[in-house]
This record gives sequence, C-alpha cells and structure tokens, in this order.
Amino acid sequence: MPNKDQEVLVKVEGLSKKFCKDLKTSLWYGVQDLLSNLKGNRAERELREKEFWAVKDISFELRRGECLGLIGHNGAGKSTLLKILNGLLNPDAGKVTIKGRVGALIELGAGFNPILTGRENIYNNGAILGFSRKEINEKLDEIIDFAEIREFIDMPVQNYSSGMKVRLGFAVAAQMEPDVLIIDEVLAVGDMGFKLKCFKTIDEILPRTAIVFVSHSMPQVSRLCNQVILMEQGKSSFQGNDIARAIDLYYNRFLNNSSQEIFSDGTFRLEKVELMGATGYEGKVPVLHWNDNLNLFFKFKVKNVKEVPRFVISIFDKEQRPIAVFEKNDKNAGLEIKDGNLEFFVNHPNLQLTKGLYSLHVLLLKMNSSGPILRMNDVLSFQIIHKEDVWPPLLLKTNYQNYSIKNLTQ
Ligand SMILES: Nc1ncnc2c1ncn2[C@@H]1O[C@H](COP(=O)(O)OP(=O)(O)OP(=O)(O)O)[C@@H](O)[C@H]1O
Repeated sequence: MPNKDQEVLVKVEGLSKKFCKDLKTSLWYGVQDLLSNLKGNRAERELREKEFWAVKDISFELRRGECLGLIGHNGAGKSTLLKILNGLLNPDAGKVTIKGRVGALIELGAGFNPILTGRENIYNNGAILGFSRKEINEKLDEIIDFAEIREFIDMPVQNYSSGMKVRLGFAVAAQMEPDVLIIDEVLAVGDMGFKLKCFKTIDEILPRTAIVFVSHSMPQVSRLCNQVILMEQGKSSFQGNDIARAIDLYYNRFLNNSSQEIFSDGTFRLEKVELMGATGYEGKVPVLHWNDNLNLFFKFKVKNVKEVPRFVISIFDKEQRPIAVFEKNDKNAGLEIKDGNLEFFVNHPNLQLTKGLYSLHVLLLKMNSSGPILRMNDVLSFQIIHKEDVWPPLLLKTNYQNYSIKNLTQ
C-alpha cells in the first residue's frame, strides 16, 4: 500500500511518446513539427503514417521509499519511458513532475564522456546531479571503492569493459544518494558479486529514495518493487501493487503452447500427453492445486522397435530453469509396446511445487546404451494454484508441533 505520509517525488500524468518507423519520414515530420512549433502550434497529437506510440497514456505517482517496477517484453516502451523521466527525451503529450535530484543508470555508458577518465566522469556526473566539487571530493573515495576500479580510475572510459562501466555508473548514481533513482536493465551486465552489492545498496537507500526499476528478472522485481506497471505496446496493461499478479501476467505473455522437437531418430513419435484430473483451465493451460496428485498420460507411436526406452521427464519453471525430474523407468516397470503404441501413466503424489506456471520436457534414451531416441521441450504446460506466492520452487507441506513437557518425557 502507498505510504501516504511520504511526499510524492515523481508524478507522471498521461505521458505519451511517438516514434516513426522510417528515418526519412521521421526527419520530414521533424521539420514539419519544428515549423508548426515556431508558429506556436503544439506538436501533432495524432499518429501520422509510419508513426507508432512507444509510450501511450502512462500515469503514476511515486513516493519516497517506493520502488516501481516497469516490466514488459522487448520493445514495450520501458526504456523510452525512463528516458522521458530522465529528461533525455521530450514527451509528445503528458507531464512529468520530479522533486529533488535524479540519479539514472539507463544505457550502458550513457552519461559518460568516453574520452574522459573514470575520475573526470565522476566529477561531470556529480555536477549534473547538482553536487558541488567539494561534495564530490568527499564522496570520491567511496564511489571508487564501491565500483572496485581504483586501478583503472585514470583510464579513459572508452577502454572500460561493459561490467566496469556499469560499476562506475551505479556507484555514482547510488553513492550520491539521489532523491529519485532510475535503473534500467543494465545491472544484468555486472557479475554476481557486484549485483549482490547493488541490491544491498538499493535496500539501504530505498527508505530515502523513490526508485524506478526496469528489469526482465522477475525474482528481482518481486524482491525490490512495491508497485508494477506491465507495459504492452507502450500502454499499461496492468498497474498496481499486486506484484504476483503482474508477474503471472508477464509470464503468461510468453506462454508457448506448441511443443518443440529437438531431436528424433524417427522411431518414437509423441501422439498425446495429458494432465489427468486437472481442477480447471486457464485459457488452454490445465490447473492443479498445490499438493494435488500429478497424473500424466503419455501415448507414443512406435515404428520398427520392440524395446521400451528409458524416460527422462523433467519439469521446467517459467524462467526455463529445470527444477525437478521424475525417476527414470527401469526395465521391469511393466511398460509394453502393443500394436505400435506405447501408452502409460506417470504418477506423483502430493505435488508441492509453488504457485505458477511449469512445463514438461521429455527425453527418450535407449534402455541399454543410453543413446538418444527423442528429445522434446514444452510437451505440456500446467499451472499450480496456491494462495501464497513464494519464489523457491518447492513449498513443503509442514507440521509444527508444540514442544511440550510430554514430549520431553517421551
Ligand atoms: N529513437 C527512436 N526512434 C524510433 N523508434 C524508437 C526509438 N527509440 C525506441 N524506439 C522504438 O520504440 C519502441 C520501444 O522501445 P524501448 O527501447 O522503449 O523498449 P523496451 O521496453 O525498453 O525494450 P527492451 O526490453 O528491449 O529494452 C521499440 O519499438 C523501439 O524500436
């Protein structure tokens, strides 16, 4: 819930920005807009041929201590919105009001002059943020130490690796403690150690700062943000503080209902796979409740082979990480190929996967030699429902018992 006691640091009202898909036309529109501005007319609000809205009608308020996550697929308009907030782009409509100093980490190396050294760039950026030379001198060591690039601080930034640029950028943006901090996906470039350090720093400064955070990493969004805007073709398709709901919607957008054959020697073909006893459907995706039994039915068409293969059936989560694998069938599992068909069930009692979307990948190996026969990804997707939204893949059924005197004497 928004903390109404805190002051609003960022207010965005009906923000829109359009771009043109074609450079020549864009230049021509630019000239037209310039002339019409000189005559005192506002820039065109309607789309002209080849134009599109990169950001359309976005509004939000952000208070000190709040972190807004901007999520959405590539090209949804997130970076464009950040650039407008940071004053790098002018909107075609709407208004941005920001109170206080803005620190931004937008494009890799943006805000740095490549021919100046790291040290000179710290002074430049500090000055842009509104700090005096004396204030920057006081922070200089902290910034260099945080970025862990003391050895290279007098080297031109153009010779820095991408990780070094991000280290310096984040160190300046965060150590100067701006009132508003804008962070684009760039943090993804840093190594694990630096990322952890950045998140620790964000946690530390958040109570005094308003943060706008763009990321494709949903664990990071859920860890940091207390409001989210899910962007789709420039518009907000979801906005609010139900982060779990926003993340579900984001993942559903990437839902791929078609299975993918990676390898086949032509002997086995998957004809059917079904989740038995689903409690419902979300779109076409079968739904189970946490702790339900998982019952899968498989049917393969078999050509010129009599030997039952070994099955490796894995569960992948929405980030495409393998999180579980079923025990392989052994020779004596009793499976049989009959009339060119191999049909069987796979059962697992009390599936304790956490809320969310999962998919099955299947690998068939020769029983004796383990040579590959068939490999298929995403043969089935299913959704687990639970009231609790937790990030680890397993929520284990647990009993808590009071530690009583009776237990002591037992
Ligand atoms: N200067 C520009 N001129 C024309 N089109 C642009 C310009 N900058 C961005 N666009 C277009 O605007 C749309 C939104 O781009 P933007 O970079 O904001 O997306 P994004 O959500 O940040 O994507 P990503 O996740 O890939 O970083 C895209 O279609 C992009 O091609």
